[in-house]
Amino acid sequence: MATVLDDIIAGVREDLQERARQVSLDALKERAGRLDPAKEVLAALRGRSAGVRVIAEVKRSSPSKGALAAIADPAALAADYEAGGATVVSVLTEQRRFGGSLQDLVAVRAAVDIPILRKDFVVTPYQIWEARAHGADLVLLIVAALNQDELVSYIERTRSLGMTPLVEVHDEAEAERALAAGADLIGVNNRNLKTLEVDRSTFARVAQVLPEHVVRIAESGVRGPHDVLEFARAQADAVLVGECLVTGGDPRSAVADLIAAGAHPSSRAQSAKY
Ligand SMILES: O=P(O)(O)OC[C@@H](O)[C@@H](O)c1c[nH]c2ccccc12
Repeated sequence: MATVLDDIIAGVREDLQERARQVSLDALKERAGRLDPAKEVLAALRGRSAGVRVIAEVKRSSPSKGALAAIADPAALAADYEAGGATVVSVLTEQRRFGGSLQDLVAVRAAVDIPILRKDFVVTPYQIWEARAHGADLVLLIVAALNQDELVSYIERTRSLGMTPLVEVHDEAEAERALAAGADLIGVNNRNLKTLEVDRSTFARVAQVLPEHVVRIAESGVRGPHDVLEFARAQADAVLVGECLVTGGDPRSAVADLIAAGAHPSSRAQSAKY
């Protein structure tokens, strides 16, 4: 039986064919060549000693919840995220289920100085070039959507373009595949993309198989500061948050509240002093 992920990817491939007809790979390469190089991000995301970092997402809708927020001005939202202290802005570019686009990526790139993540369902190298040509610094690679050869070569391709691959897993077997492929930034998605069910204990369980040097991100299901504290306790370096930021009304202070909740005791004591 086809899973939700299969359906999403089928749509992504159709949209991709259309874009590839309009913009050649050479044109993307030429466009990428005119941009500033991608920003380094790994060191900034390592938050286990100083406090959990926040990756804040521009997300209009989702297959599980439908419409979340209209987001007429993704650049303004991203600027609020940055002002609130986000380390990275994630931009969902998938159109059919998430309501995003590459134009959102370009708009966000122009609005913030922090690194930006292209969040999509990457199934061809063309999309990695697209990400760079539209200003991305990081690219999401979902293990469940790729075979091992593809995973290895897409990680290499992402790095060869100066970007950082964020490799997403949902269980221990996928985590082993990510590690074998050389991933050093791994996101554990608490949502199963095949069923869309969220289980917040996924991160703590799967993170146990990740070696110390790997930067680990807890993805999906953060409802507020309380959940960030839980992921901090489970040794997350960062959390990736969409829904609760786009539906909350004040994204800037919402990000700041999440960061405050994830501050480790040492840094919390310091900020209390001043
Ligand atoms: O809105 P949430 O529950 O805070 O989740 C954000 C993010 O983790 C989620 O959008 C996501 C994680 N991995 C993905 C892969 C594809 C699309 C979306 C996602």
